[in-house]
Amino acid sequence: MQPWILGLTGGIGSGKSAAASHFARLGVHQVDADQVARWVVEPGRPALARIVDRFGEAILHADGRLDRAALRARIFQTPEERQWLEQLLHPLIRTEMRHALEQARSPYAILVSPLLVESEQQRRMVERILVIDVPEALQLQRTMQRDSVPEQQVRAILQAQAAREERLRHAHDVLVNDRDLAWLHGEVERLHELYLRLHARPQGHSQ
Ligand SMILES: CC(C)(COP(=O)(O)OP(=O)(O)OC[C@H]1O[C@@H](n2cnc3c(N)ncnc32)[C@H](O)[C@@H]1O)[C@@H](O)C(=O)NCCC(=O)NCCS
Ligand SMILES: Nc1ncnc2c1ncn2[C@@H]1O[C@H](COP(=O)(O)OP(=O)(O)OP(=O)(O)O)[C@@H](O)[C@H]1O
Repeated sequence: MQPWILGLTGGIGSGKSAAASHFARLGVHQVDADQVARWVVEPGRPALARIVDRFGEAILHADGRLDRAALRARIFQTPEERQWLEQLLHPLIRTEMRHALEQARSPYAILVSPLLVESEQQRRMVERILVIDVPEALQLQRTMQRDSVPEQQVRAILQAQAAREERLRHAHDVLVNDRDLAWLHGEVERLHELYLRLHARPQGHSQ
């Protein structure tokens, strides 16, 4: 039987990956939109050629791989460039994600995506939404520490994402990630117990 799908979302640097990796330790199968987004632009894939047509060879590293920092700078500076890239990549990403979710065999599976609330098509792929929520100041601080990117670029990425209130409007569950990692892990374990109970099917009563 196919497992039900939990959507795990949150803004940049909210702690999606940190939460997701703890769910993985608990044995929950997951598909990560950011990882899929990397896969569809691997060298030799058609989407990478389209990106080079649009942005020129300078968007590649010397070894032919996509220069992600360069593309990030371009698309978050110019909304039309971002929309163009999303129109190219999002259908490919969705197809790969659907396929990967079909392989899931845990009691439930997780789709980790930063743009779940923004994309109606992605929302339709999940049955329940968990939002990882943090105050914006902490989001900025953690992202800048992790990625060494300028504050102005993180702010531009935040601008391209749903506002915190909008994301919370779609949430069935909210994990406020404003304490340490031990707290985050404890909350993940509590939610995992809930998710196992929620969709537990009665057993042994077939007639
Ligand atoms: C711009 C790119 C090359 C930057 O790559 P980089 O390795 O630096 O970042 P990574 O892919 O790990 O994304 C980091 C975070 O940036 C944010 N982000 C990425 N793309 C977008 C977007 N289109 N809109 C808003 N936020 C985004 C998310 O919070 C994401 O978790 C890359 O993010 C990309 O290809 N984006 C377009 C595809 C996309 O929309 N991916 C999001 C998942 S569907
Ligand atoms: N509770 C926490 N305490 C301390 N650091 C944390 C906590 N949660 C996450 N972090 C750190 O904050 C940074 C951002 O977290 P993470 O990478 O999980 O966010 P994300 O939502 O997956 O980001 P992105 O959207 O960019 O992929 C990481 O360096 C992570 O280790």
